[in-house]
Amino acid sequence: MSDSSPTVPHEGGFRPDLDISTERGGPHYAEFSEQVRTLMDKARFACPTDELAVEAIAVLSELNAKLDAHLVDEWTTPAGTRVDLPARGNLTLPPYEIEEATPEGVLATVWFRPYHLGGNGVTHGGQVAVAFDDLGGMASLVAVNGVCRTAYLKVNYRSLTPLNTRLTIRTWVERREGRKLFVAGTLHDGDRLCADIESLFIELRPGQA
Ligand SMILES: CCCCC/C=C\C/C=C\C/C=C\C/C=C\CCCC(=O)SCCNC(=O)CCNC(=O)[C@H](O)C(C)(C)COP(=O)(O)OP(=O)(O)OC[C@H]1O[C@@H](n2cnc3c(N)ncnc32)[C@H](O)[C@@H]1OP(=O)(O)O
Repeated sequence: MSDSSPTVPHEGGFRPDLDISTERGGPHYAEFSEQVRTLMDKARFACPTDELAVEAIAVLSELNAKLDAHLVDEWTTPAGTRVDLPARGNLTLPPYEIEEATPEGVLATVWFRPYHLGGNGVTHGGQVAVAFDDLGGMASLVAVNGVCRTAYLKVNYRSLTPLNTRLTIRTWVERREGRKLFVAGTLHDGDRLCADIESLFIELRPGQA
């Protein structure tokens, strides 16, 4: 199925017993995922001849039709649940690798690819926010051992964020007031601060979507 409707009973919008697997999608899923990201890099910068565009349309539509026969729901798709892959295998996220995730905070390496271009050779600000949203969510999740949703996320862009560079991203719960988690974060290129955040995540009640 192509939407996110649940197929088995669950508690609210999230599964308390989410089945995390590093096997899902098979032994070549990592390379499949990498090829899709590479396709996006190429698509961002390619200016194909019309002949090549027509050829690409044929190849991609044939492949999309094959994949149509293998769609599953969001709880069983490898993308988002393959914790052994960058950004849990979620292709919509900038790739990152977790170095440390404890109740004290999350430390990760993130890198923005050519397809994350904003303009003039550097990363799109929205992509920086996506990285902070996911890793702010993770810092909250680890701190309270429960899923949280972003109420607000303010990004301060302090200097340009380069593409194709391994960057250090940190997120941590600075303060907690009941279900409210005030999360801070920083993104560094070496010693240089690229961005920081002020954000609020709300711990979901049991059964809450
Ligand atoms: C998702 C992962 C699934 C897969 C997992 C796989 C593997 C697991 C491993 C790792 C997972 C890692 C990371 C997590 C991943 C992703 C994180 C991304 C998270 C998101 O990307 S999520 C999408 C964007 N997000 C929304 O789509 C939210 C829409 N919204 C709502 O759903 C509600 O709005 C909600 C729930 C936020 C609150 O609603 P509610 O009814 O529960 O609570 P209520 O309104 O009572 O607010 C309680 C107190 O917060 C104050 N408050 C609320 N909002 C405020 C604001 N904006 N400013 C200032 N204060 C605010 C109130 O004033 C009150 O304060 P007080 O108690 O003091 O009066």
